[in-house]
Amino acid sequence: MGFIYDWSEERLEIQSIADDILSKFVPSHVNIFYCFGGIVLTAFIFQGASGFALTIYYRPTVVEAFSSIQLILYHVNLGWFIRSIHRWSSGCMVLVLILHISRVYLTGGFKKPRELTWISGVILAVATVSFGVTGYSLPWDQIGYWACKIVTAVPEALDDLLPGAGKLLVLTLRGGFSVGQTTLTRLYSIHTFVLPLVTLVLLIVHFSLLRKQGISGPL
Ligand code: HEM
Ligand code: HEM
Repeated sequence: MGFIYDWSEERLEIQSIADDILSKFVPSHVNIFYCFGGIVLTAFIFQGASGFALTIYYRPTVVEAFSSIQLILYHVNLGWFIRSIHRWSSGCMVLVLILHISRVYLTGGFKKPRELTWISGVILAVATVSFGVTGYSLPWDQIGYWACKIVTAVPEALDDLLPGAGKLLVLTLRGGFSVGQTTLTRLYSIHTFVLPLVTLVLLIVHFSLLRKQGISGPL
């Protein structure tokens, strides 16, 4: 055992990492409300794992999306369970995120020097909502289809301010004049590739800042 410890210590200096972690203590003013951030992270990990499992059977085409969901629900082993985890945990993530933002706001956790943590959080909140909006239409059922039609039409209102800009944005979101296969492909690639990547980078920033500055003081 000692040999393995000495061997890895000489190469990786793991002891200094352990010392760093073990030398930090949780201040006494930290209570249960400071757990919300960790719960959001847990929900996100559940989302990543269950979402990855869903990609194995889900088919992002307008013809097959809905029937692939039926397949997941009624034929794939534990498919109903994995899909339910994805659905329920997405709701929990948004709910606890609101609680986390409220805790940070009410305890003044956003004040100097934690402005950058707050800003990275704001972008994380936008990413989380975008996950919800893009995921909602993926089953391509009636509610998902019409939600997509409405949501992608919203930027058209920009035309009143900047003529042409709104239409261009709608075209970019939909990949055409109407909602169709190009739209579903975009939603799928944003939901399963772009947003997970953006969120991971932001989480690294959020947690590095937390690690560097520690938790904010008592009220
Ligand atoms: C995916 C979303 C997010 C995750 C996983 C996350 C995670 C965390 C964790 C684990 C903490 C440590 C303390 C605690 O849990 O209360 C924290 C602190 C913090 N978070 Fe978040 N967070 C997220 C989103 C946000 C959002 C949306 C905001 C603000 C708009 C935000 C602002 C902050 C700030 C300012 C702190 C430092 C608070 C202090 O030192 O008291 N976070 N976050
Ligand atoms: C991180 C990686 C993720 C992957 C790979 C992923 C993958 C998927 C897939 C393949 C679907 C279609 C299957 C279905 O509709 O049941 C889906 C749906 C969905 N996703 Fe995700 N997802 C991820 C993260 C998230 C996150 C973080 C949220 C929310 C905050 C979310 C919210 C949703 C919602 C609301 C649906 C619709 C669920 C339903 O119709 O029952 N996803 N996701």
